[in-house]
Amino acid sequence: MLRVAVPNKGSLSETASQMLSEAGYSGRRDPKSLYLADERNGVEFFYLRPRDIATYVGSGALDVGITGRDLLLDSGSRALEVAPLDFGSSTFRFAGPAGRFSDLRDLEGVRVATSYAGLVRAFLAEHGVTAELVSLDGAVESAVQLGVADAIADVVETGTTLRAAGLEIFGPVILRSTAVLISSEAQPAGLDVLQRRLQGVLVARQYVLMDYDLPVRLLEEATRIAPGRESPTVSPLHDPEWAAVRVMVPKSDTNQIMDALYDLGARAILVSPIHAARL
Ligand SMILES: Nc1ncnc2c1ncn2[C@@H]1O[C@H](COP(=O)(O)OP(=O)(O)OP(=O)(O)O)[C@@H](O)[C@H]1O
Ligand SMILES: O=P(O)(O)OC[C@H]1O[C@H](OP(=O)(O)OP(=O)(O)O)[C@H](O)[C@@H]1O
Ligand SMILES: [Mg+2]
Repeated sequence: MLRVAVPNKGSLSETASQMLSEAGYSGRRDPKSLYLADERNGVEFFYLRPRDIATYVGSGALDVGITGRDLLLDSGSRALEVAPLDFGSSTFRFAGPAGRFSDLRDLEGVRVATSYAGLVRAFLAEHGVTAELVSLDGAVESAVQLGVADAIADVVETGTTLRAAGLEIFGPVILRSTAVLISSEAQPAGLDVLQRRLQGVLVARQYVLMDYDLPVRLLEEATRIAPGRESPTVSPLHDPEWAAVRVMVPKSDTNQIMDALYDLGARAILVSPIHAARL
């Protein structure tokens, strides 16, 4: 059985469980359960703190896991990043009182609060800056107002939490993070199936199917507008001068592509969702 670590709480937990459910795996009924055996799919799920997942997987106690790239790097674990999962995206940034800092060098000798000490220590060392790290568990944005630090380094998504604390971002991007699939070694048995299933969920979320009718002579030009993953499926229509075309397109581009195909001469353009995919 493949042993999989899943976040039991926090920002990544709900979406990770939802993705696994869409990928056909059983989910826990009780949000407090820490373990679930999905015999039918040959997988055991261990619900763990996202911060601990890289440690379990890196040690080989578990085969694969879902966690944040920032948490993986912060842990210093040997676990490998297998694939991004397209949720839980954020940047990891320095911030300080508005106007006080403008450059990474300004951190020399000051106190920086963070709950990602490993990540920040490595970044500062790489850039030759010596600062005093203040390790906190969370709600790091309050550390400056409360006087335990001069600056912070933390996860930023919309920036709302920073602004509310009177802080502003400065210096380089420390890291661009996202939820990732990680593994204990290059290819544990069973990882390929899990990875294909999760990729299928991402494709189903990111793409739609577009069907349209088109004069055959315009096929080449239409294919340039919507090339599909490999190539569009083209079926004959009763009228030999027309063809029916089916193609996958990125969901976010749907309306631009429909407009361009219509302008070209396509008609009966229909869009439908993809429920599951295996590419
Ligand atoms: N606002 C956010 N937007 C996107 N990703 C986020 C956000 N907050 C945290 N994350 C990501 O979630 C992961 C942190 O997991 P964690 O369980 O600590 O989440 P959390 O929301 O901080 O939980 P908690 O604060 O309840 O402990 C990291 O990979 C981090 O980048
Ligand atoms: O840029 P924003 O959209 O405001 O989001 C970023 C905030 O979200 C997370 O906080 P969380 O709620 O997880 O609390 P925590 O700091 O205690 O982990 C993160 O630690 C930041 O504080
Ligand atoms: Mg948090």
